Formats: sequence, C-alpha cells, structure tokens
Amino acid sequence: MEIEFRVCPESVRQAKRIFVERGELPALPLATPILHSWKRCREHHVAAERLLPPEEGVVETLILEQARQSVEEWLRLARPVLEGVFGGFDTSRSVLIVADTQGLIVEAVGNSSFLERAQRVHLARGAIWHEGVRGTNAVGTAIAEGAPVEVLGPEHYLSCNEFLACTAAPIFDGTGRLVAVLDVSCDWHDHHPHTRALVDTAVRLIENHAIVARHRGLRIHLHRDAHALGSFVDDAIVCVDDDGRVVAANSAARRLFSLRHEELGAVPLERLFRRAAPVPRGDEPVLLYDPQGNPLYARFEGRRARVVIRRADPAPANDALAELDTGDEALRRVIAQARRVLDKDIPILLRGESGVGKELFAQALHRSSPRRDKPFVAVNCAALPEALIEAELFGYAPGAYTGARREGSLGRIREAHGGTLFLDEIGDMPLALQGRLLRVLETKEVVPLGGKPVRVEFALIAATHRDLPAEVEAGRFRADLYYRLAGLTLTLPPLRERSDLPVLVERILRACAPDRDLRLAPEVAAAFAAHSWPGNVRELAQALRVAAALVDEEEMVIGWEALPEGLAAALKQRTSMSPSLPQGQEETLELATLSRAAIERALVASRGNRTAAARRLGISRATLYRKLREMGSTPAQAAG
Ligand SMILES: Nc1ncnc2c1ncn2[C@@H]1O[C@H](COP(=O)(O)OP(=O)(O)OP(=O)(O)O)[C@@H](O)[C@H]1O
Repeated sequence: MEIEFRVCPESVRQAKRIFVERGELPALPLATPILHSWKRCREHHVAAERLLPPEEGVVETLILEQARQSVEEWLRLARPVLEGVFGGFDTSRSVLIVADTQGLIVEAVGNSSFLERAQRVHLARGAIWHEGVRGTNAVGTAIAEGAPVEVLGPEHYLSCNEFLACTAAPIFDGTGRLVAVLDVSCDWHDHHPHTRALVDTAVRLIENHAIVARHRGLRIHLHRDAHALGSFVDDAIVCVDDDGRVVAANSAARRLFSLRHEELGAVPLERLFRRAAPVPRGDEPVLLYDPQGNPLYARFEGRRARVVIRRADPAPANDALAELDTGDEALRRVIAQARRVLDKDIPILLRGESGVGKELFAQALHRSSPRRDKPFVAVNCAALPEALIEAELFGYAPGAYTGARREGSLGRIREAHGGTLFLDEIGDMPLALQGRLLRVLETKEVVPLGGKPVRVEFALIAATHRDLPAEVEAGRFRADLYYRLAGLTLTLPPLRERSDLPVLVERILRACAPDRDLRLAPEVAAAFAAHSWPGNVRELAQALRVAAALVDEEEMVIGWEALPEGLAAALKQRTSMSPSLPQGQEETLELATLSRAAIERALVASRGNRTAAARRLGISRATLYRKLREMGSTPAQAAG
C-alpha cells in the first residue's frame, strides 16, 4: 500500500535538513507533535544524520527482565486484546511492540522478515526508543507528548529510521499514570491508514479492562449516546469508593470531566454531574447531566456505594437549547447549527412534521439568544381567517375600519420589536399577504392599515410542515419570500427516527409529575419504541400526561391501563404483530391476554411478592389483585 503522507516525503526530508542545520521551522503542514519533537531533539543535540543506529540504549537481559516484570500485568491484559483487535489485520509485514514508560521495548512480535530489518535499527526487545536516544519516533514521542502519535518515514529524526512508519499510543492506568506504550511499526511503503484507529482501539480496551479488573467498587459507565452505551471500548468509566469519591477514571472520562491526575481520590462524584437518580435501579441506563448541562447516559456496575448525587437543573439558565438536547444525534446537529447563527441576524426556517416541536424549538432559540429578555411573538398563519391576518400582523391606526378597536392596534410584528417574531405554518399564508410580509422584511418597516410606516427590528423564525420548495414550484408560495425566510433551514427529525425516546419519556414524566418517580412498564416501553408516532412528540406528550394522571397514586409504573385507550390499542396491535421482542418481555405480553400462567410465573419469580410481580408484569397492584380475583386464585405464598 502506498503511504499517505501529510506532505511529500522529499519535502519533509529537506525541511528536516534545514531545520537541523539552521533551526528554521518548516512552512510545511507537519503534525504539531512532530514539530515539538524535532525541537526537543535539536535542543538536546540528537544527531540526525545517522545512517547507522546508535549503539547505546540497548540494555542487558537482567534489566530487560526487570522492565518486563514491571509491565507484566499490562502484557497479560494486552494479549487477548491485541489478538482480538489485530486478529484480522495483516501483520505479516509489521511488528507489534510494547514498551515500558522509558521507551524500553519489552515485547516485539511480528513477521520474521520485517523483524530482521527492524533488528538492524534496534527496533527490538531490549532497545530503548526514548527520544533522547533515537530522536523523533512513535514510542518516544508518544511518551513525551502523552498522546497517540504517528511518525511516518522522514518525519523520524534519525536518517537510519526513515524507512519506518510507526504508530504508538501511551497506555494509562485509571489514575492517569503512564504505564506502557503500544506501537505498530512497519516499512512505510506497507503502512496502513487504519493502523492508528486500531492502535487507539486496542489501547482503550486495555485501559478499560484494567480499570474493571482493578476496581471492584462502584463503576459508572457513561456515554453521550444511549445506543452506544455498553460498547465498552467507547465508554467513559469512573470508579467510585464507598465514600462517593472518584478514585479512578479512564482516558475518556478524564477528558469528559477535565479530571486531572492529582484530583483522583479527592473529587466527590456529585461534582461530575448536575443531576442523577440517587439510587439507580437495576441495570437500566440512567440519564445524568454533565456540569455544562449536556445529557449523559450512565450504567452502574459493580458494588453499589451509598452514593447520592444531588438534584439540580438539567441545563444552565439561558441555555434553553441545551434542554432540548436529549441525546439524539440528528437533533444535536440541528441544535449545534442553530447556535452558530443565534446572534447573527439570519432568518431561520424550521421544517418538520406536525408535532415534532417546532414552536418549542423556536422558543428555545429565542431564550438562548441575546434577545431573551425581549418579546417572543408567535403567529399561527394557518389559524387566522384570511381577512384578519393583515390586521393581526401589521396592526391598524385608530378608526382604520369599522369594528376595529378605537385606539388602534400595534399588530404582532410591532409587538415583536426588539425580540423574535415566530411565524408558524408560514406555508399556509395567503399569497396576497406574502408580498406584504416580504416588503416588511426588506424595508424593515410596517405600514399599519390606515397609518404611516413604522420602523421595526426583530429576529425572524418561520416554521412549516410543508415542502416549501415544492409549494414555490406549484406557484403557491413566493420564491422571493422563501429565499428571504430560509437564511438557515433546520429540519427537526420525526419522533420515530429519534434515538432518545426513553430520555424524552423521562423528561416529560418528570415535568408532569415532579414528585413521583414515574416510569414505563418494560412492555409499554418496548411498544413505545416500536410505535411510529404519527403525531410525534405532541402525541407522546399527550399520552404521558394522561398516563401520569391516571396511574394509581402509589404506583410508579405506567402499564397499559394508564394509557389513552386508542393509543393502547394501537400499541398492542403493533406489538402482537412484532415478530421479535426482547427476551423477558414475552411474559408481560402474555399478560396482555392475561394468561394465568404468566401471572403465576411472575409471582413465583417474585417469590410471592405481589408488588414486585405487578411491576414485573407492568400492571398496577390493583390490577393484579383484580386479575387474581377473576382467576379465583389467591396463591398461598402470595405476600406483599
Ligand atoms: N422536547 C420536548 N419535550 C417535551 N414536550 C415537547 C417537546 N417537543 C414538543 N413537545 C410538546 O409537543 C407538543 C407540540 O409541540 P410544538 O407545538 O412545538 O410542535 P410543532 O412542530 O410546532 O407542531 P405543529 O407543526 O403542529 O405546529 C407541545 O405540547 C409540546 O409541549
């Protein structure tokens, strides 16, 4: 494979020569760690023009054995990981290296023909690849930088190493202490562009396995994306002692929470989060918020500590957009785009099916913008009779027409002066009015009926569920107005495409019943996940509001009986058609037909505790009692 150089190898060689001779930094776009390393090498008078490798820095067997023992635990953890990660990778022309914290190679495995070539430059067991000895190289530079590094061909400081392409990443323990370095080296003609990703993955896995093996207390696995949580390799992991202090964290977690090495062992867990469930139940992911208010999904593993994380608002004040971020990637991208134009006077056009939350999004945009203290004025262009829209929008002078208020009316546009005007269902605005609105947007003046022009200034957000370009094509919407409105078009995803349904459900339930810890029964949650939600978040919010009102006072779990009738029927129909439900839910679905066997099984599994059995079945305790009565059965062991 032809190597992919950041710049042409010959230019790198020349630039290096000039740098070594005169200390002039090259104008080439070389990676920063390479430039840093060249500077260190020059300062330490490392001889670059060596055609033969330095003979110093090769240790005796005894020292090598000691070094090996110091990383033995890590080698043991690394072996299965390396087999797994590099198993399908063509390692026939490369060497896999593990070095200690001084760059001493303690393990080098690979194909014998390349090992021989590597041996000639001492890229082998017992040799030290510290920068001070061998100049810029992946192992030594990764140690110096404390970060993964790729060193390709002539980026190596010593001429004799220019035939190599090396990719290395430091391995840290859970306290952020460097413990070893993993490296893959080959002839640079054989370099594979995926090597870096493989080395990174292997190191993350080794670090994560080590943290799990070493810390037996409470571990919290975290991820921004609910679906990715549990992938293990990408999880941020924090370990907590019985006093609720964070004692270890993997690299991802240290980055996520900006945790410094010296803070581990001292930081209370609650400093990492703005809100959390005080006592996590079972293995379900829990929604937490980082200190910036961004959502994080968490799974609690290992021994449960008496950890209580204080409750706080999920998002900082003034960041209403962050509140809408419940973990869906598409929505998160839309929020990020919106943020970029918040204070830029660019009109925003929101698109999306009915009920996806366009108005809520527009309000959040306003509340996150510098105009948050000024009015937010919403006008539904579809709901107003055509004859009234004009007066409603543009206002009228006193006595402008019969039946009008004597004192006149400002009109919605002028009410929005200094703030935000939200034109909902703009696609339904009559053609005649579109011209007048366009004029206001162009001249920044409103002419009230029977009055004089008045200057106005506002941020504009329009929304529609219609395909406006198609409406323009069909002649129902003015092209010039469309281009005026669509400074930035943002499309909100329909609920069926969102990956954050469980979080949304939790949020809405918390808003409906802040004092209760309401949640969906597992089979209801599964049916929700399978439902297509034609009414989008509106339909979901409505269903949950009804459910929160109907569910028994002492009940925490929302079962079928608390759902609006039409929705429950639609969900059940859909679920019964569903070919594969997750294991463990058959029991609860059988209960939909209220089979005696399902109830009995749940009672046995709950050791006769009816409250637990009802929860298992996803019904209220009252319903379970009713069913038992109908079955004419009150099993003797039933209690609770
Ligand atoms: N993220 C959310 N969290 C809680 N409730 C939401 C969320 N998004 C929308 N809703 C609720 O859904 C309903 C519909 O929201 P909204 O009116 O913003 O949707 P819309 O896209 O503007 O609908 P339409 O196109 O029909 O005007 C509202 O009751 C709102 O409270």
